[in-house]
Order: sequence, then structure tokens, then C-alpha cells
Amino acid sequence: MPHDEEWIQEQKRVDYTVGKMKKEKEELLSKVRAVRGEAQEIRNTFWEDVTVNLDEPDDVVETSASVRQQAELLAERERSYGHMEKNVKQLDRLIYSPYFARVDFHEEGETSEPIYIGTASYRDEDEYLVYDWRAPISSIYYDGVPGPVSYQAPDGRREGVMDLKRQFLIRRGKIEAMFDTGLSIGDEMLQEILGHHASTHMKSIVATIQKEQNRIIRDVSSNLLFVQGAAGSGKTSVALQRIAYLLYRYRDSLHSEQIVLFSPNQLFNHYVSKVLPELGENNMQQTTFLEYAQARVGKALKVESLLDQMEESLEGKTEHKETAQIKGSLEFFRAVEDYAKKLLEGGIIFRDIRFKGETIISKEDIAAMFYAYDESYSLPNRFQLVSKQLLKELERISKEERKKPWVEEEIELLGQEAFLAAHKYAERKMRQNRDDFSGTAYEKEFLARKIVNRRFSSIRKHIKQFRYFHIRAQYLDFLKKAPEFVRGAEGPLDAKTRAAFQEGWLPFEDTVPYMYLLDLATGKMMSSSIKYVFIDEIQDYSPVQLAYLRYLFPYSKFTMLGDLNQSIFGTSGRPQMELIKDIFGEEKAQVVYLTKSYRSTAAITRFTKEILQDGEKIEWFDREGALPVVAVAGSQEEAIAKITAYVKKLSAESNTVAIIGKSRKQCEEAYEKLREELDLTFIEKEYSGLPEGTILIPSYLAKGLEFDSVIVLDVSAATYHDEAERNLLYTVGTRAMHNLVLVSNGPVTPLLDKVPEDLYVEE
Ligand SMILES: Nc1ncnc2c1ncn2[C@@H]1O[C@H](COP(=O)(O)OP(=O)(O)OP(=O)(O)O)[C@@H](O)[C@H]1O
Repeated sequence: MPHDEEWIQEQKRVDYTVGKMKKEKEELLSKVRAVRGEAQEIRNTFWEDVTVNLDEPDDVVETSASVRQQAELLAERERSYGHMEKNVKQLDRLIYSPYFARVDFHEEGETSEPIYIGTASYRDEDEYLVYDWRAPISSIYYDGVPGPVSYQAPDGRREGVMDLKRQFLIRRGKIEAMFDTGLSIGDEMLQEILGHHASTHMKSIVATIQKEQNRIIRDVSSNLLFVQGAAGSGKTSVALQRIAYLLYRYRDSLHSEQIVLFSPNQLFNHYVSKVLPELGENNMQQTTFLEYAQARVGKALKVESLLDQMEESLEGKTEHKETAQIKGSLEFFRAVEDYAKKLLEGGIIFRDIRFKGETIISKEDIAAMFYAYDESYSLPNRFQLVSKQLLKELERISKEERKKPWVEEEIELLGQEAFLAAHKYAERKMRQNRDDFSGTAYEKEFLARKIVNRRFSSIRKHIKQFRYFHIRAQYLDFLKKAPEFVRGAEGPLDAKTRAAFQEGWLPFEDTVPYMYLLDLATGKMMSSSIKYVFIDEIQDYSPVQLAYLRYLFPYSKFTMLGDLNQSIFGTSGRPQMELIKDIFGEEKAQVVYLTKSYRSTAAITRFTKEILQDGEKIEWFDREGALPVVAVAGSQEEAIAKITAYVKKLSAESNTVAIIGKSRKQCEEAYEKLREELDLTFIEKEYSGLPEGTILIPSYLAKGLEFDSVIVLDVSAATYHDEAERNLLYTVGTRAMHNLVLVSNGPVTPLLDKVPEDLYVEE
């Protein structure tokens, strides 16, 4: 079809812009080559250009200055090389697709100017050929429709009129689609984008950010932003775009390492890891609560993951549920504080410091040192001081130790190198002391010190890390005494924990109280340089976890994203927002709701919202697609046959088909049968990446992810029977973008009773 004049003119502008970019890239590349050559040259001649002389102390100083100078020269070249490489990559992205929108804007009395918006700005001399999507003026594209608009510029609010709003789909420098729009962000563009297939990595939504999403992305006034949004409403996408926005807005003062994103699991981390690099930004720090906890607790105890705990609860093992609930409450968190306060006066449990099977500093001596300090000294302060004292004491002991027979025995086992070094040392000493006779004594002294130091180094580390504090015993002591501090905690709280410690693991529900006690005693670990904390899937955080995060990051701004309907603990109890306001303070807290689901077709969203008790507020995006299918089988063989047939059918039109089971155990059972018929990957653990094709995955690992087609493994009443599993079923169903099939082995779960019959087909 021939293009109209407008299209031709726009393509000419694309050609012009891309032409400029290509030219700049060529120039940059030749500079890159030159700098790379220089860096290589420095590396090749590094040792020729430094003067190495280690004979006298003065020479050593000179040599090290010379090495440092060369190293700095090299580092400077490598930095500028890295910087240029980054620019080249950005130009590559722009050359592929220079922009996605144009808005024409004028202020009163001025002529209308076209503003082109892309993923990064591009300037030719003084003229902006492309504006960054995060530039102040770009916000009118996301917020407004043609007509009067305003935006926040650095020097105040600007009023004006938007005369045109146009969207482009440009690939490889060619306009593939172009829409003029009167609505907010044109549905046509969104239709086009949402109609695509799923991928194993999350995509950026920069060209089609919606007005309500834009408000979250650009919010800079809230200290706590709480986003409650329906499944697929773009919470995670918005979080990542917001990070990109903040990095741009505060580019002189904010670095990606000062932002941390807590995500539900490693699989999810992997899934979102490409969004920021694709926008030309470095990734923020990404972690999971488990990863943080494991680093804090140390290798000696394996921290139980929420996923492991969920697996148990989904398999019906719930005997410790009540204790877990008490340990997850805010009261329990406060109880740790009360207990820690008492420790100021006495009661800390220490361990003996031992060497070669013998106590060298006893726990009683350590306690005496610790409690010799005035009560006004905080616990962490005292630990610091005691460690210093202990290190001194260790030094004294090590001198004694050097005289012992075992040292002599070990000296004999030392290699040639050590003796040579000892010889050199002895020579120097003799020169210094004008002493010609004590060579052997000096050599022995040197070697004995070396041996003892080596053997004592782990004790030194032990002391520096306060491992003489018997945290496990202390924590068990706290659990025993906790009923004094916590209402309703009558039963024994330590039984499961005690047994777990013996087996070398830390139960999930004990993780926060344990870490908090450790922190209150010895000081916390997290650096205070974090300015922004993002927490995704916030609905799955217990009150103690929230309180602990506040404690860890007292000066940071928080963005929390979640969906109570996807909560794995069910929706009972106090509303999470109230609790959060209690913990974080109401001041500058903002709650934003996202109600429209973009992930799924209208048919799927209409179906899944009916699974919920109160899903009325969820809206769907008008994208066509087949009705969900509920397929009932009379036996397990028949269910497997049905799943196999659906996978074969759906794979033809999908990149990804996910068969989602309730628990890992349920998936394992199905896997044995399905693998005979299908080529599929079983995602058992969070550490595996996400492949294309057909996968089998337990419900809680599929959180936050999406697939072209979803087949729910078994929606029978036997599998989903508990009211508390309603949210889980909703979470599973809402992973589907284009097709949803629910297979049931036997009668269908009553959790689907409320879904009107015209919203699905039964097969
Ligand atoms: N403005 C938008 N433009 C284009 N695509 C969008 C937009 N908003 C959301 N999407 C798409 O919708 C899908 C769901 O987004 P996302 O995963 O961020 O939602 P979520 O709210 O975190 O979902 P869930 O809670 O179900 O995990 C993604 O494919 C995302 O690209």
C-alpha cells in the first residue's frame, strides 16, 4: 500500500536522524579504537615504564609511586574506553529505533514545535533531534491528549497546547506503523504491543506507559509509595521504569548501586534483568529476602526459604502454623527489642575461644570483659570494644604459643621459600642491630611467628566477626522467655527451632527474629548508602519482615508493589497498608491503585476476576482472544492425555506454554508421565533460568512471570479445596497472556463455582 505524504515526510526525518547518528557512531568508533590502542600500549610497556627497585625502603616507596602512576594512567584510559563503548551501544539502539512518539507543543504566543521522544536523547549541535522519555517535556505524551496540557519543568510548571500526538513503531530505521491519537496513549499501539508473544525476559513498556502508571514512575515527593495493583496491571514494569526515571532525574547524585530491588526469587530476578540495560541504564542491586538472610546468618545455618515452607503448607503440613504466625507478628519483633534491652544488664551467652582443643579465653572471661563496660554503652559498641580487647589478648597468647613444641615440629615441615624469607629477615635484623651472631635465633623467631600467625588467623577472624557470641543459644533462650513478652505465646516456641539448629538449618519464621537479635547485639550489616528500596510482591511479606526492612534502611525511600489477591497467606488479618503505615509512618506515604490488567486477553481477565470474592474493581484491556477452557477428565491417564493434546495444539501458536501445578510434589508426579509424551522442562528450583518452549512449574515459582499459554495442571476439588487457595488459583490463572486451559481430574474445585458459564467453554 503506498504511504501518504505525511508518512513519507516522517520517514525522511527518521532517515535524516539515523544518518546523523550513524555518522556520530563512526567518529566514536575511531576514537574507541584509538583509546583501546593506547590502553593496550600502556599494558604492553607497563613494566618498562616503571622503575622497579626494592633494595632500600626509599626505593620501595618510589617504586610503588611509579607503579601507581602507570596504573592510574591505564585506569583512566579504560574508563574513557568503557564510557565510549556505552555511548556506542546507546547509538546502536537509537539507530535501530530512534524514537517512538512525536508531540507538537506550543506555549501561548509561540509556534508549535515537534518534539520526538525516544529511549534516550540525541542532540545534533544545539538541536534536540530526540528527547529522552524521562525529560520533563516528555511527560505530556504520557499524561495528555491533544489540547491544553502542562508539565513540570525544572523552573516551574509550564502551560501550553499539544497540537498533535503521534506514535511510531520503528524497526531497523523503518517506520512500520504510525498512529495519530486523540485518546490517552492510543489503544492501537498498545494492542499491537500486547498482542506479541511472551518472552523469557521482561520487556520495557516505555512507548506505551499509561497515565496512571506514569504518575507512579515520576513520583518524587513520596517517601513511601505503595502500589496495589491487579495481576498484570504493570506493577513490576512500572517499578523498573521508575528506577530508570530516578537514575535519569538524579543522574548527578544517584547511582544504580544505591537502589535495591527485593524480588520474590532468583527466577524472577533473571526474568527482569534485561529491562534496565535495554534502556541504557545499569541494573540496580537485586536481591531476595532469602539471599540477604543467608548472607547475614552465615554458612553454618541454612536458611529455609519461603518457597520450601510453602511447599510444606501446600502439601498439608501445617502443624507449626500457629507458632509461625506468632513469630511473624509485629509484637514478636518488639519482643526481640525488649529482650535485647535486658541484655544490657546481663545474660549474654558467649562461647569459649578454643585452640587445638583447648580453651584459650573462657566464656566467663569474655562475659567479665563485656559487662565491665558501663551500661550506657550499647551492645554493638561493647562488642567492638571486647573484640579489640580479645585481639590484644590473642596477641599475648600467640607470643606464648610460639615457644611451644608443636611450633618447632611444624617449622620442619615448611618449604624452601619460607626458609629463604627467614634468612633474609635474619640478615636485615642483624644489620639493623649490628649483631653478627643471632642469625639462627632471628630465623626461628620469624618462622615461629609465621606458623602461629597462620594458625591464629581464623581465630582472629572469628573474633572480628563476633563469633564468640553464642547467637543460637541466645536465640533459643529468647524463645524460651518470649511468652513473658508476647501475649498469646503460651506454648513452647523453641521446640522446632531447637531441632532445626541441630540439623543445621533455620526455619523461615525464625529468620527475622534471629537476624534482628544478632543485629541488635552486634550491629547491622546493610550499608546505609541505599537511597531507594523497591519491594515487589509485598503482599507476601510478614509484619516482622516489613519492620525489619524499615530497621535496615531507616533513611531510604520505599516503593512497594503488590496485590493482596495474590497473597500466599490469604487475605485475612489487618489490611497490610495499615500495618505499613504503622511501621513506616504516615508522613509522605502515598497509596496508588492500578486496576487495569494489560497482560491477558479480555476473555482471560474476565474469567480470572470471577475466581476472586471481590474482584469487581479489576478492569480488562480490550484485547481479543479465545475463551478459557475447563477440561474435565475422568482419570489421571485421561487428564495427562488432555494436557498433552493441549500442549501440542498451543505450542503451534505460542513461544511459551507453561503447565502450572500447585506444589512441586504435584509437578514431580505429573512430570514422570508427561516427559514420555512431551519435550518439556521442569522448573523445580528458583535457580534455573527460564527457557522457551514448554515448561512445568509449581505455582509459587510462577509468581510475577507470564506465558503465552497456561495449562493449569489440576483444578479438581481434590487439589484446590481450601478457601485459602483461592488466591493461588487466581495467581496461576493470571499468568496467561493469550490462552488459558484448566484441566481437572474429577469434579472441578468449588472455587470456580462463581464463574458464570458464558465466560468459559467446557470440554
Ligand atoms: N503500559 C504498558 N504498555 C505495554 N505493556 C504493558 C503496560 N503495562 C503493563 N504491560 C504488560 O503487561 C504485562 C504485565 O506487567 P507486569 O508483569 O509488570 O504486571 P504485574 O502487575 O507486576 O503483574 P503480576 O502482579 O501479575 O505479576 C507485561 O507483559 C507488561 O509488559
